[in-house]
Amino acid sequence: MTIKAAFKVQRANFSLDVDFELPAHGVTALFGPSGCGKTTLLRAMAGLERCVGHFWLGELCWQQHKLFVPTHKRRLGYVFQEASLFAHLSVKGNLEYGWRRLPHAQRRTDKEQIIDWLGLTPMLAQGASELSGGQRQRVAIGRALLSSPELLLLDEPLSALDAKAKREILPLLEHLSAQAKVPVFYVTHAPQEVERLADRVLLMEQGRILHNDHLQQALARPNSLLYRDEEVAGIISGQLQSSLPDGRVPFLYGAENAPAGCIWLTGQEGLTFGAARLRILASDVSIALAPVIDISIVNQLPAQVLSMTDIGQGRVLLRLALAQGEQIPAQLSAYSVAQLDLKVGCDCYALIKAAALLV
Ligand SMILES: Nc1ncnc2c1ncn2[C@@H]1O[C@H](COP(=O)(O)OP(=O)(O)OP(=O)(O)O)[C@@H](O)[C@H]1O
Repeated sequence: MTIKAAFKVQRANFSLDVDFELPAHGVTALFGPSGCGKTTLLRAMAGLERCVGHFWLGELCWQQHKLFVPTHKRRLGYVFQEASLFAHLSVKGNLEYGWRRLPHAQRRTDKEQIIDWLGLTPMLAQGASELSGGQRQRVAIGRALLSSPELLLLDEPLSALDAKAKREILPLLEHLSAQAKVPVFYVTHAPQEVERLADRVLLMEQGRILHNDHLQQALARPNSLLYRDEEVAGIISGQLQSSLPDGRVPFLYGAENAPAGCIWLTGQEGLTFGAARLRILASDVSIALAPVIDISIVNQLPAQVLSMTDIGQGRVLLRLALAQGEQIPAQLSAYSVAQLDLKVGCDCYALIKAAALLV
């Protein structure tokens, strides 16, 4: 099932002109500089911008030629930067607002499970006006999900929260796609949120979509907007296992039922086992042409050079493919690249000096 969308919005000093197609599942991050049109695109999907275009969610059509399904008839959940809860209702009342109005047959989400997942059980009786920003946002997400939407739109849901509240909500959002069971569009300015939550990325600039990528492709672009202020990093999904008596923690990457390999991590407080994403900085990866013995680096993974890009100042950014196609970047000096005679297609070993779990 795919989402097919095209919108043209014309304003005095801004025009949005997008046309894209992507799978109708998982989390798609909308990423780009301020004013590039991310919110306008969400609004167009929600039917809040009356504009030229079309919008298909699989077989379901919300806009095409003269057909325009008004917002209130679109089954969608919309979460804004600041949760707009009904102040006169309790948490329970807010959560059940859309859910109660749905015929039983259309209720596709498990109410208890969502309340539990978002940690809202202890505050169900509280008034919405008594909640902290983070709690309000959790209620807003729960309310959107309980309305059993066909599409979930989140517009910078964490941007108004302090660091502590962000730390509490981000791990919850990792399960958003599984809980929502519908496509999610997630607007953010934070590369860390893209790395952690997104399956796909729509990179936007000046009202246009520059790239419609898998997360890995988005991270693989040497001059990606995702790295404008940061170092290039790669993300690997896998399963965190329990630690060994010597303190090492195995992270099995690749398919859950047939892992492709293991990256060893050092134990740290508060690790939760199970599905996780690992962040590897390009500058923490070195290359060897053969396995190296007598070295302190324990992670030496067979890899193949997919691409090499000169990024200036005598540095080269390599994109490496690991066993099952997982990709990581490596940043080397041009001198080392020449010394090792590295070329696209070369087999090599990626020596990973450090990797951090996204917690
Ligand atoms: N109601 C409006 N009337 C006229 N122009 C608007 C309106 N809303 C937004 N704009 C303009 O449209 C452009 C795109 O705005 P939009 O809010 O979609 O960008 P954005 O990428 O979401 O920005 P940010 O990341 O800062 O939230 C901007 O130039 C903005 O000033």
